[in-house]
Amino acid sequence: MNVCVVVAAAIVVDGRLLLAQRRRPAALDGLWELPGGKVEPGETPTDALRRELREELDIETEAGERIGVEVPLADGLVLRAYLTEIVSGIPRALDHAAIGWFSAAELPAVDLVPNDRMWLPDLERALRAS
Ligand SMILES: Nc1nc2c([nH]c(=O)n2[C@H]2C[C@H](O)[C@@H](COP(=O)(O)OP(=O)(O)OP(=O)(O)O)O2)c(=O)[nH]1
Repeated sequence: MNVCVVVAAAIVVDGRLLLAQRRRPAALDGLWELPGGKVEPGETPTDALRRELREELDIETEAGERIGVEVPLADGLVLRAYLTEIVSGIPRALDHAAIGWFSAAELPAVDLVPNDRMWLPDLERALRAS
């Protein structure tokens, strides 16, 4: 089975992390995630991230270093996060229910999708270092 990669962006601006609130599937409705999506055939992971962020948030971005461990998901998917910079644009929710900006102190109380909880210490560290 081919492993399909899901890429997700950790975007930190002024000490706050951008999170996006999912609408679907029902099990994840209302939960917050790092924006991103599946790498499509022929794409590199960072190309996919750039495309997803353009489609979902209307921003141009540049992926940097990986952050956190790679998380195995169901159905042969693996989830991977990258620290990502906004090159241009102001993020707005084109596909999600909402976007929000969260400080390190606020992050533990956010209803994150379960798979992303593993990244909490890494995300808090990145926020405190910013
Ligand atoms: N984008 C994103 N997906 C995540 C995160 N955590 C997590 O478990 N997932 C899961 C949810 C989905 O099963 C899968 C990615 O789905 P998606 O719906 O974002 O991807 P996509 O836009 O390419 O999907 P599709 O609707 O075109 O099938 O990864 C996360 O932080 N960001």
